[in-house]
Amino acid sequence: MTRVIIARPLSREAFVPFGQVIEIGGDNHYPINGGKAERYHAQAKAEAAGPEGHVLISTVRGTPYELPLKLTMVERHPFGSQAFIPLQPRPFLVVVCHDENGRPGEPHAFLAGPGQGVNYPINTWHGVLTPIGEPQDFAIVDRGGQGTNLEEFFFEQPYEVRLPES
Ligand SMILES: NC(=O)N[C@@H](O)C(=O)O
Ligand code: NI
Repeated sequence: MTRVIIARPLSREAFVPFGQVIEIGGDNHYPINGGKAERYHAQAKAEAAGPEGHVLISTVRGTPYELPLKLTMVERHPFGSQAFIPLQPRPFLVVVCHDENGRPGEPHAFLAGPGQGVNYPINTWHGVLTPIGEPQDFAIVDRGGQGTNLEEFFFEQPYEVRLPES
């Protein structure tokens, strides 16, 4: 029997147990450059640990996944955080799990709204980048360095991730 997960709208508050939402929002903002810009400060912290750990900024062009999403695996990065910041104002799927004694718990799915990105703190179980509908570009802020910074977990039974009823 396929286990179904329904994505819920991403919000800063709902995502607190898993990580941070990166968006034009939040209370920590102030004018810069003589008032010509408003800075939304410290949305998330980039973490880079382990041997020769350092922060990287990359870009990625993601291919959309079919919906409902067949979720067979989640991963985590033991040496660093990972942030995905969309370069087009389009929704994408975010899947995260709590850690339960070294294994991921039940997945939680969120639908990121236009302009919302996410940061997964170090060692947070998450689904891989999941654009939907059409190809989407993202900036990635994560960790470079030595050592294996990827741990994958394959579920015995896949989950089916669906969008909320519109
Ligand atoms: N490998 C990579 O850049 N991305 C994955 O870690 C991912 O979470 O999609
Ligand atoms: Ni990842």
